[in-house]
Formats: sequence, C-alpha cells, structure tokens
Amino acid sequence: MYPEANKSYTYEDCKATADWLLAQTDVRPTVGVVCGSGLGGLADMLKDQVAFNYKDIPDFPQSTVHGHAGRLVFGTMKGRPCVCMQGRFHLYEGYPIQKITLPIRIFKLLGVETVILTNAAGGLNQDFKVGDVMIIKDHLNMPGFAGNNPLSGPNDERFGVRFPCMSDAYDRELQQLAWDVGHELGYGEFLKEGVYCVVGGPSFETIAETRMLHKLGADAVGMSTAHEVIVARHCGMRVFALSLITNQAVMDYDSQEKANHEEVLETGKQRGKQLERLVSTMVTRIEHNNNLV
Ligand SMILES: O=P(O)(O)O[C@H]1O[C@H](CO)[C@@H](O)[C@H]1O
Ligand SMILES: Nc1nc2[nH]cnc2c(=O)[nH]1
Repeated sequence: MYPEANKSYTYEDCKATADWLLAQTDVRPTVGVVCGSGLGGLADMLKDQVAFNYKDIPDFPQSTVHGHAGRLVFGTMKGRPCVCMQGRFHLYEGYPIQKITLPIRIFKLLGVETVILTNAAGGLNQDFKVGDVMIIKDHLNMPGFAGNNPLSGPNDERFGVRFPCMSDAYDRELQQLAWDVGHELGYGEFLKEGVYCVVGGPSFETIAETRMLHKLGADAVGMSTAHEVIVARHCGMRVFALSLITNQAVMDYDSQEKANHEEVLETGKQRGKQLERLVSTMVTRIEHNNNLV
C-alpha cells in the first residue's frame, strides 16, 4: 500500500484549503475546468490570472506526468469567473483515489457549480479517427468494479448522499450545448459522442483488453476523469466531459501501431486551439445559476 492510502480528506481539510485559496484571490469561480494530458492551454486562456503551483497549496497532490503543468489558475474566461486545473492526478501516480479527487471537492467549496473535464483517450470505436473530440455521455469505471471508488469509506452528508445516482452523471443540456457550439464553430466533422472507459494504467492496453473494452460498450479508453465525475456528482455539481481521441487503441494483431504518450501530447497540440474555443464558448453560455444563457 502507498503511505497515504488510508488517509481520508475530511470536509474540514477541504474547507481549509478552499478558504486558503479564497483568501488570496477575488475570483469567485462558478465554473471549474480540469485539463487533460497536453490540453493545459485552456488555462492560459484565462484573463487576470491568479495562479498557484500545486506544491504551494495545502494538502494538494503534485503533478508527476509530462503534459500536466501542476498549476491551479483562477481568472475569467470571456468574463465568467473560472478556476482551472492545469494538470490532474491519476491512480497510476500512486495517489490514493481520494487524493486524486480532492481538488473536485475543493472546487465545490470554492463555489463551483459546473465542472468541465477534458482528457486524452485512445479510440476504440472504429468510426473514430485521431483528432476526433468525443462528448462523453457515460462511463465504465473499471477500477470501481474492483472496489476502488473515490466515495469508498465514511460518507460525509455535507458533500452528498451515501449512494449517489450515476445514471444522470453527464449533464444532457451541456452535451446538447457542446453539439450546438461545435456545429456553430464548424467542428461537426470531428465531433462525436460516446462512452469513456477508465482503467488504472499506466501500461496501455493489450489487444485482448482493447477488444474486451470495445465489446463491453466503450468508445474510448483512458486513465482518468470518471473518478472526478463521481465526486463532482456526489456533491451536486453539473458535469460536462470530453475526450480528445489522441490515438487509435490497437485492436488488431497485424497492426504495427504502438500506443505512446508522445503521440498523445502531439495530438493535443494539433487539436488544442479548437478544443479551447469549444470549451470557452460553452463557458460563456453557462449561467451562474447553472442554467444555459
Ligand atoms: O486522462 P488524461 O489526464 O488526459 O491523460 C491520458 O493520457 C495519459 C496517457 O498518455 C494518461 O494519463 C491518460 O489518462
Ligand atoms: N488507457 C489509455 N489511456 C490513454 N490516454 C490516451 N490514449 C490512451 C490509450 O490508448 N489508452
């Protein structure tokens, strides 16, 4: 077990960190964004930035993965107050699952109402191409099936109920908004929707595994996001998430393709600007009271 595996982060711990942050910025974010691998450019779009390195924030984990800068950035996106994680945490970094998702509870205590998550993922759906953007409509939580769920352990009702519903995890209005905005921006050709499957990583999938996940109903596979979604929904925030298909998951024994993190980051660079435009335009249409403009 990892040294911190049994440490739980209480409501008071999360509140202390949120209060520490609020004392140092006037921004009162209603939208929280989590940037996936190589997609941290979204945070750079914020105006009037107040940024913190993760290492300076009490109780915050540190980013250890290339493509995850490790900064929490407050600011405004086209006038809307936002907070943006430029870098997220993954199970394979060795953090307990409650620590990976700690920032999401801090978002809640900062006043965030809507969480937007992005990630890099391997495409399983044979109709997907590298560079496609998949609006996530649902997820398969493989670590969760093995008992590794961020809500395991004592439940604090101040965050949410013991048994939260997940059949409405991905907000349908926000999915529709993404379609509408995507088509307005001329992104229809590479906009898709589908089911994201989270695995533990860090090894990429074997061919037998990609075939199995595809058969189970997954359209894309990655190593993040679902844990954050569960915690965000538990404490009542609205969730929108998308995957950039950075590589085709290898499903054929004749293929010469090999999944690698460099390709993941490279695809992020190529599609990054469009993804930033999609998300920032969506943000302008989300009202503070969680309605759409
Ligand atoms: O999910 P994000 O953080 O975008 O990162 C994805 O990219 C990395 C693999 O290249 C893994 O960490 C996978 O989860
Ligand atoms: N598990 C997994 N994560 C990814 N992140 C980006 N691409 C992939 C992939 O092919 N598999």
